[in-house]
Amino acid sequence: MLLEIQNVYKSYKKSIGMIKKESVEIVKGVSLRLKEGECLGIIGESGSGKSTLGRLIIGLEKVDRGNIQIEGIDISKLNSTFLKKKASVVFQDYSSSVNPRFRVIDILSEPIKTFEKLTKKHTIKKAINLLEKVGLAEEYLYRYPHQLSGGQLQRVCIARAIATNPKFIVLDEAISSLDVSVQVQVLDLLIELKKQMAISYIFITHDLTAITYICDRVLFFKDGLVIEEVNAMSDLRNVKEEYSRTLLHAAMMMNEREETYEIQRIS
Ligand SMILES: Nc1ncnc2c1ncn2[C@@H]1O[C@H](COP(=O)(O)OP(=O)(O)OP(=O)(O)O)[C@@H](O)[C@H]1O
Repeated sequence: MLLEIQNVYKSYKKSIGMIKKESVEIVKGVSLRLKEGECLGIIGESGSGKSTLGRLIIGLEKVDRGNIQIEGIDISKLNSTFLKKKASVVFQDYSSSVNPRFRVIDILSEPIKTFEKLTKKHTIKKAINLLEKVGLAEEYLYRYPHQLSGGQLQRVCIARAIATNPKFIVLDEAISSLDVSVQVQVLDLLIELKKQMAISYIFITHDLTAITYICDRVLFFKDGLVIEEVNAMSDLRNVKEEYSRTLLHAAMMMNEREETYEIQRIS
């Protein structure tokens, strides 16, 4: 199994008044599996703990209990460089996830240099190749983040995420800040990269429409727990939990209103 999460818990300390601190459990015993080449959607309301789970998966934070294994190895036993080679992340806030003083070539050189000893010429060649993969021309190589549109900058973030040839990418609300038409373009790009590079995705969102567009399976996340799992997108209409039905209904209403991109795999 590419990724296996078993009974994972995570809490944070929350201030109560001026002095006291109390531990609040955010992730409350989550288990999931991600297969090779699969896109697993995680949907849930704001504050349900989706991003916390995402940070645990890529090793940005440590679990309190339970374990996370990538290809059968507990991530607590992997060094951070090795972990970065296996898993990348793309966040919602593309502008703060890059250094504003770095040009695109610098942003892309960072992960390349971590894993490969390349000459400057070959690093540039690889960066151009990465830009091509995400649909950006070579001319963008020497631009600064503020000289790019949101969609272009998120493409650069995706190029950075695939630079290490990872096994999977955690996409945490990766399209939520983009205009709807640009969202579709980025989703199409992700689908294409998944095919080309055999990458898996964990697609974290509160937008079920996007999930139906790109995911193979979906987990409904509520209050730190997976409350329902849909293993075939054609079964989405048959969700049992009221919470899942509410999210489904909201997505369909939005879809009808905007008529932008259809819920493709719901028949
Ligand atoms: N480092 C932290 N320290 C303390 N509390 C935190 C920390 N990170 C997250 N939390 C709290 O954990 C809860 C879950 O946050 P999280 O970002 O994981 O939810 P989410 O489902 O991703 O929400 P959203 O969809 O709004 O991003 C929130 O109440 C948040 O305030």
